[in-house]
Amino acid sequence: KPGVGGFNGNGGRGIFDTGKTHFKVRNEMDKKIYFKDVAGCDEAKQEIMEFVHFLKYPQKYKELGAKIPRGALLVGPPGTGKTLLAKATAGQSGVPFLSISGSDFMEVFTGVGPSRVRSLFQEARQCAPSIIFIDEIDAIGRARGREGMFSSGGGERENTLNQLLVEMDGFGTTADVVVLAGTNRPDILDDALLRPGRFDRQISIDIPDINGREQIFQIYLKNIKLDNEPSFFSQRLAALTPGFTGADIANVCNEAALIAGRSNQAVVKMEHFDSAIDRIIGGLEKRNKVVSKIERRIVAYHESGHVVAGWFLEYAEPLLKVTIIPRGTGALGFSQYVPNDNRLMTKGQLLDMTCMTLGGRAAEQVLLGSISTGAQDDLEKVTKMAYAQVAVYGFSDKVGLLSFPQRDDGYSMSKPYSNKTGNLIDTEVRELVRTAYQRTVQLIEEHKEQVAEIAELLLEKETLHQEDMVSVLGERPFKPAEGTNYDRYMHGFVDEDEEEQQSVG
Ligand SMILES: Nc1ncnc2c1ncn2[C@@H]1O[C@H](COP(=O)(O)OP(=O)(O)OP(=O)(O)O)[C@@H](O)[C@H]1O
Ligand SMILES: [Zn+2]
Repeated sequence: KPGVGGFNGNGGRGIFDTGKTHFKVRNEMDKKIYFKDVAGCDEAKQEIMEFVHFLKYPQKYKELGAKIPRGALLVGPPGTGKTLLAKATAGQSGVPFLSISGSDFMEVFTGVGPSRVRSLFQEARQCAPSIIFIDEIDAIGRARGREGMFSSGGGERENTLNQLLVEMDGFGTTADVVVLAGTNRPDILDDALLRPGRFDRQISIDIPDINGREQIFQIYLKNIKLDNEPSFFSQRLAALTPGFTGADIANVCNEAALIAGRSNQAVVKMEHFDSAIDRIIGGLEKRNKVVSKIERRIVAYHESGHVVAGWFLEYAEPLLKVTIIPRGTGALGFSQYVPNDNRLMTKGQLLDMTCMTLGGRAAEQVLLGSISTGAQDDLEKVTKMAYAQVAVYGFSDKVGLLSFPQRDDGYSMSKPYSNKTGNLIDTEVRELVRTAYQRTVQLIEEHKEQVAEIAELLLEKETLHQEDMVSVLGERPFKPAEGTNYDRYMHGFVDEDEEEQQSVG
């Protein structure tokens, strides 16, 4: 049976060898961290503020009959400050912080994982209100039955996961323990973990943009003796380090000081930072994380195409935010729009969404004169949307008012139909996408200058918000559809807690 740790012939570790159980619960109340120590992820801070509130005033919520949310997943690439933010949440709320890493569980013996989980939660309950942080939760939280071919310890991991689920449910409504967990792969987590009452909230922490990097540099430059004003450095360094995480930046600052020391300098100069950055870029290149100038430009124009298409298509949901900062998941650009499966959509809306999704490819073609592989994800979405329009929602006159249930992959239909109908569906889907693309290209051509302007602004600022878009494109000519994200955004949701808003900084 797998799961009997260390007894499967690797390294000759015997079954009685209690060797590598480096499991520890860390209770770090001594060095307190606050929100001000976490730079450049204001949105994540804003979202996690909810938990600070609960932990500070549990009584207030209980009197109202509100159930305290149990947990949240902090989602983002390594080194973006997930652990730091969790610690800061504890610091800000003035509660104990207990942390553990999912990978610590992978080394332990049968039966130890679950009992560690039990004692972790016990300790947290004893010092409640408190925060538990589980780093790398994917190590224990992978979907059950999706064991990798080479991983051992499946049974043990599953038991540990089950125990975690039991503990999270077993709180009842009284214990004021918040469980935060960090991961880069929310997609592989067991569904059971994401259910209400468990990790039902996701807070994403992205790689910082140029402003974020400047703020993070400011934090770490404080401890360094420089030959010029810190702001002189932070601005320049932020511009030189696209794609760097907070951990990379902390690393650059330390490395620069080491280099200066090695060359017997009394102060750290720009040249030292230059060498430090070169060194760290070397490491990032190996991990394939550096985006070339040419790639950046393609991504900027591509994303700009989505922005402009969304802006000038009446029924599309325009983007609230767009960025060219690579995300950990491998996608280059990122456009925040959330098509809501459950919402009733009109034919017009679906068509406009299709065109908006094609906006990236269209902008590449029209403005750069060549196309890239970057639209794959978009085309996948478009294909699914088009199939749905033709074969599920009955929008195609030729196919008629028939609806064939979609298979899980979204591409083909599970109900049997004749080959003739199958061919007709294919033809209609192709025709729909072709017409939509034509329409999109035309739209992008009409707004060519604006697409270029947005793209250049993206290259400069890396992330654009609504205000930046208005400054280039003017007010959106259409009223936001009611109930959409855009609508909510335009009418604003205001956080009641002014005081805490400010401490987000
Ligand atoms: N936004 C930030 N502001 C300030 N420092 C940061 C930030 N992000 C990362 N750091 C620095 O990088 C270090 C590592 O970050 P942290 O461990 O929080 O990242 P993480 O997202 O939890 O990574 P991992 O997934 O690898 O555990 C922090 O201790 C801190 O020094
Ligand atoms: Zn795209």
